Amino acid sequence: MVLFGGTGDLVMRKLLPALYQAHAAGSLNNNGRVLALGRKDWSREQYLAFVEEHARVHIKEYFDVGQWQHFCERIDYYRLDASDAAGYPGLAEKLAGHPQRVVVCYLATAPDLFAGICENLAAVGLNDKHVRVVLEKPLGHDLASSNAINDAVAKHFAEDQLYRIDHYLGKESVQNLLAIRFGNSLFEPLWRREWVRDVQITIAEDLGVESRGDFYDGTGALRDMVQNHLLQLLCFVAMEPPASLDADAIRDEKLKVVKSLRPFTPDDVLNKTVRGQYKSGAVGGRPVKGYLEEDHIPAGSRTETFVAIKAEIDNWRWAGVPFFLRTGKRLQERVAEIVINFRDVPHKLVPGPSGLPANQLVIRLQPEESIRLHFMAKAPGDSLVLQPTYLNLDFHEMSRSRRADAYERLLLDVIRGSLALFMRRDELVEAWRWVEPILDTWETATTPPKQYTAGSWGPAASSALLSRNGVAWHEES
Ligand SMILES: NC(=O)C1=CN([C@@H]2O[C@H](COP(=O)(O)OP(=O)(O)OC[C@H]3O[C@@H](n4cnc5c(N)ncnc54)[C@H](OP(=O)(O)O)[C@@H]3O)[C@@H](O)[C@H]2O)C=CC1
Ligand SMILES: O=C1O[C@H](COP(=O)(O)O)[C@@H](O)[C@H](O)[C@H]1O
Repeated sequence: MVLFGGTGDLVMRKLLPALYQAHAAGSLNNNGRVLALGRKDWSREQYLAFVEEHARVHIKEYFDVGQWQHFCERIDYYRLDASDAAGYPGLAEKLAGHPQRVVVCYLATAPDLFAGICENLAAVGLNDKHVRVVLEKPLGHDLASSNAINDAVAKHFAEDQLYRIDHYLGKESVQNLLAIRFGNSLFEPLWRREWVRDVQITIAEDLGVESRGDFYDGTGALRDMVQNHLLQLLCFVAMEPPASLDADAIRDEKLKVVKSLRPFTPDDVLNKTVRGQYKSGAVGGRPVKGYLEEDHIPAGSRTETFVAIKAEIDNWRWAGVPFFLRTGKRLQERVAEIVINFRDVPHKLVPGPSGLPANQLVIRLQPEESIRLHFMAKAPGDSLVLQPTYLNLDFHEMSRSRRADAYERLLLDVIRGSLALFMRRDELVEAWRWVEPILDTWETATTPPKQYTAGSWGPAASSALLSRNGVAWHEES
């Protein structure tokens, strides 16, 4: 595995810890090697010392000195300016070995380097069928730039060599969603417009932009989270049963969903979307700065740190069922969940609480993974009155063994050559096509994003978006 951007934050926080865990779990082939690349003039020892400092912080309680030393035997460092073709013959020489070896080139750099890296790899023959390329997000800034990157990469690599990563698809509970939907006969008949009132998908973060102000200000929440993670989750909820678990069978079904999303007109953007930006407040009792006071954020920036959207899917299964999507930084808590609200009973025979959906399926992805089915049952006592209760599947309680992190799972999939949890180019194109009218309308809007207090659930307009549709966000109902 060749890590372009081998000294960067993503490699330190996610990729090397994930590879370490895979090593410690015995999931890596004994011959597996990691070659980290960067421009710094470091020796292997200097690199390993740098990595260990970060690894201790990010691997936390699973860091074991013995395992770590063993893992380090797999790692090497090579100085390379990725944009300079002159360094690549040396790289090819370093990788020369068994002709059948699988080489995974993980491009953990800014995307403007991707085209050059692929061209340089091809020039030294590092694009044969044993080479796989992992492309990190964001893959472009809009449809045109995404197409430009994909075209440049496609000149040298076939589509089945390309692994466009979305780490949300590596989360255990996202795969559990597939297992639950297609492994039980109970849900399928209910999983449609006749029985589902609305679907809510939330990825809320309590963190702010941290040290990524520069990157974030040019990106915003719509490109950073909605165009990829939220749309992918929506696809997994809404797609038809695929014919098999083959990568293309799954990706074909997801593509149909994105293509069925109703396009936004400028008026829809006004009425069906909310963009917000956090101002100072408190998160978990700790005072925090507003977005405009964060490092590297230009004065008066209008970049959104919160998005809520009413999405509609124009197909037979989902016509008329709103899918509410929401994400934001500096919200009240870190939580990612999918809530399926089922329709109410047609006639309320037994009295009970009003305003609550009788049945909800809450699939929690993080911080802890669980699936909760809410329903009504008789309240204890003399009278026949309903009270809400639930059945809970707590995956942590069910198995206390360590759960593979999303990156660990996806890296192993790349090594095994499984593309099912990676995005195909046509999916990406359609996702950009859908978000672009929103981006365009926001960029020309005369009004700034709506402010919300850090530590809240976003701007009041977000609750109003749902109440106009006669519903409320899960935590408000
Ligand atoms: N950090 C995160 O949590 C996430 C990051 N991403 C994406 O991953 C990518 C990397 O992000 P991140 O790690 O945060 O970024 P960093 O800025 O921390 O790291 C960038 C890396 O790129 C390397 N680099 C830059 N220019 C060159 C060059 N010409 N030749 C060789 N190496 C070069 C740098 O190495 P050096 O300076 O040593 O040469 C450094 O290792 C970005 O596209 C980001 O959007 C995606 C999801 C999450
Ligand atoms: O891709 C990204 O995801 C993270 C959130 O990921 P999570 O697994 O911690 O929920 C987000 O903070 C970051 O801005 C974004 O680029």
